[in-house]
Amino acid sequence: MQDQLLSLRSCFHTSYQAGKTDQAQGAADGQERVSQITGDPRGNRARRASHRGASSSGNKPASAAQRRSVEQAIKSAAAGQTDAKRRGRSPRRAMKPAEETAAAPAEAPSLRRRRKSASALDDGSGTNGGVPRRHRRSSSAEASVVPLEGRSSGTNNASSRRAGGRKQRQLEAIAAGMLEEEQGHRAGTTITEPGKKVRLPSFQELDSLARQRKAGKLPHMDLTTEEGPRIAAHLVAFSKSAKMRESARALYINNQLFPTAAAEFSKWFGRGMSAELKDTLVEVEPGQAEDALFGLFAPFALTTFSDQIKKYSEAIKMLDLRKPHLWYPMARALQRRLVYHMGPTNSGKTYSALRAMCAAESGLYCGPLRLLAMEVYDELNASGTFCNLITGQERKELPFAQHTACTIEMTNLQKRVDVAVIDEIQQIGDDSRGWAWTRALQGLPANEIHMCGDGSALPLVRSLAQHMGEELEVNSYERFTPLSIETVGLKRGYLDVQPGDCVVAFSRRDIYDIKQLIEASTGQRVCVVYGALPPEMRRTQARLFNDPDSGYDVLVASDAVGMGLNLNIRRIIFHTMEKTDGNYARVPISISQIKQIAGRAGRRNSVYGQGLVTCLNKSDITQLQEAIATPLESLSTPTAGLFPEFEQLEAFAGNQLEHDFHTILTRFGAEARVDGTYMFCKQESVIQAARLLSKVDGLSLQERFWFCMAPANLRNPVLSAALLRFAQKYAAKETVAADISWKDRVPQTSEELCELEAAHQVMSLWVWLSHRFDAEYFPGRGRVEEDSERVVAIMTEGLQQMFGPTAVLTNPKLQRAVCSRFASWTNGAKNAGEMVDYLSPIQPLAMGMMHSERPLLREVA
Ligand SMILES: Nc1ncnc2c1ncn2[C@@H]1O[C@H](COP(=O)(O)OP(=O)(O)OP(=O)(O)O)[C@@H](O)[C@H]1O
Repeated sequence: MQDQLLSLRSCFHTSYQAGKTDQAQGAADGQERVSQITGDPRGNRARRASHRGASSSGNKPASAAQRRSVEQAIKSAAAGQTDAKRRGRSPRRAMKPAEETAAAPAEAPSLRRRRKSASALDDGSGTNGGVPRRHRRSSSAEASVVPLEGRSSGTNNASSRRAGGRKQRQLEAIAAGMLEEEQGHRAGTTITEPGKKVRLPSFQELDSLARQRKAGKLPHMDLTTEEGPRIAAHLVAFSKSAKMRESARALYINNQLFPTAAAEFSKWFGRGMSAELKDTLVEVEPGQAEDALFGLFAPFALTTFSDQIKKYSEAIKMLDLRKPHLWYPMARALQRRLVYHMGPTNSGKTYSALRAMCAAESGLYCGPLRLLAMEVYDELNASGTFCNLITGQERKELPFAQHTACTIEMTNLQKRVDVAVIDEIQQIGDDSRGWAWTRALQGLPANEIHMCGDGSALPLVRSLAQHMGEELEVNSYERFTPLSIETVGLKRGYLDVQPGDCVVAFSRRDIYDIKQLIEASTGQRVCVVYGALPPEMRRTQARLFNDPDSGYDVLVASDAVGMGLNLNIRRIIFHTMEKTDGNYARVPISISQIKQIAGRAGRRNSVYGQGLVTCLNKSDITQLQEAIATPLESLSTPTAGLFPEFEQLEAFAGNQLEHDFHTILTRFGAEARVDGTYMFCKQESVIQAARLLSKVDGLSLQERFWFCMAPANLRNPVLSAALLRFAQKYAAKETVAADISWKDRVPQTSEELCELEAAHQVMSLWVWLSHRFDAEYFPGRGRVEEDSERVVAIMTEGLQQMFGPTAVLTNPKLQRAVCSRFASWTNGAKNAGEMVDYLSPIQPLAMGMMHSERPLLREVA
């Protein structure tokens, strides 16, 4: 038993130590991390793994300190045996096992809270990759499983063998040390009561009694009606103790295993009970014996559940996401120059970074939005620098082009470039997309990396640079034009809107209502920009607004206006200072977002010499003032996002064989180990997609992964139905036709426009998938792209025509209902009755409302 215990402890020590050594070794060995993003062919070897087998779960493993203290407890408990032997303890009375009462209820693994999948700014460029070919679907032998540990501890290279030798020596040293300690007759674990110390017997002593009783060689111990429940209460308290659960995790006994292990421990403990032990436990209160019991529980569990523990400890190694910079040996081999262009919006930082990129022989621009990548692509080509465009949905490659504009998720880490630009670096802290910035910053094989962003990410980037051993140069910028706050708000509400104004609202419905209200009541024409509009349309709308001769003077936009578009805005007007989060709760807009949006006013090269910012409601002005006054430097981005590569998930999935992909993803997220500089990105949209597709059989893990990573807002039933349909067709080895129904006519209402938006998003999803799977299964991309262009054209036309004259609204009650709804948006009107004066110009709006709010109006009327 002692040998068995020792070997398990040694195994625990070794795997824990080796985890640290191997990851560092992985980079030194030059084994490149295979990216699921960049489409490396290795990543495309679809393995149709059958995932059946053992399960494990739990929370993050405990820290090294916890592990050390737990090891100490085990050692102490084991050492206690000799004291007991010397004192000649022996069982005196038989006991009835207390197991019936001691089992703890199984606890569900903790699941991460769901949140909104993609921000309004995320245009869903998503990820890239190669084509998981059908003929590879069954070739599990060539699957590219390159888990971190596997890569670094491979047997076919010298350094790994050296590391193996080192580990062996470590192992022997640890084993020898532990043996020595155990033989050293040291004091056992104690229960401490005020003024009293009690010693428990050793594991071996208890085990020996338990074995003899099990074999019928010794009688069971009788307990009185008082003693039985008292001892059972100790075991119940132990099995329910969060602290014990936490300590058990240090030994790779996870949350799933712990209740079973605790129940078995109770049975074993009951069998091994000595009279002295019984007396001890009866004397102390339940809960006071926890630590001492753990000293017995640990060796019991390590020996009884060795297989599960070993399996889990191996799975844990794949979850080690510490030191991610070592995943990119190609970048680490270069001494890269890092430049941080730091400044507020409209300070010229992107301009400077792009100049450096254009001047270089080869360059890569990595932006947060498709729209931004398109802008750079157009600008560079227009200025004579050939440039490619790579986004989730587009691959436009020009012969001889040495420059590329891409979305950040598409960053190719395999290709050397002279100068790379990473735009909006502060997004590295975004809790769902931040991983893409971390990956680009750490993995880009570029001689120079120019980052643009506000100062909030500077300390974080500085520490990442330190980890990578690279110098960071900081160039600071000031705003070109002043930004002033108009503290009075809009006295007469939207009746006060002037040319050059941009109203920022946070829901599609509000955007269209405000557009109608302004158009109807002021006669000015209004452009709109929001995340769900195709990027081409956002650009067209921005151009119309910027063009003084277009007839469009006002812009109503979502927070999508905060990034990427060059707009000639005179004044930003915040419609509200709150938005709805992913759980439909109203949350205040963040300070950095307020600053980012407000900073859009008064752009250099526009006709306005200064920027103005205000709110519709005067009551919001204080919040605006506070946000603008907050220095960017004080808004620190604390952690950089991380997300596993496909290979890590795949290797982890191999240890989680019983489970669906969404469970694997959830568990990976819950159990991944990251150090304090990083956070594991939330991937609700991916998990949501995995749930949706869980009933679709016949997809390999790689294929399933791609379908789940596809950019689709699954809160929209049209999109989720489309994703499911595409996956089912593909899994059934059928051609995946786009099959998107849409009416080829100019939309007349915002509802019709909304239908076309959804149709366009489905087309976009299909195109995204078609770039990742065999053309054989996704044929006719050209036709879908043509349809998509046609949809954009009629949507654009519809936007221009929409909300023309409509019938007169005659019902006075309805008039008042409409007026009440918009009274707060038209502050000049004191009450709903007065608003009726404005009714004539807002009739079209009222009609729109009649359509969209029929239930409300019916109630009023
Ligand atoms: N040196 C310059 N000469 C001419 N125009 C410039 C110069 N620097 C910047 N600009 C122009 O000023 C505007 C703002 O510059 P830029 O987009 O680089 O600012 P930014 O700080 O990156 O702002 P944002 O964060 O809002 O993107 C752009 O229209 C840009 O073309």
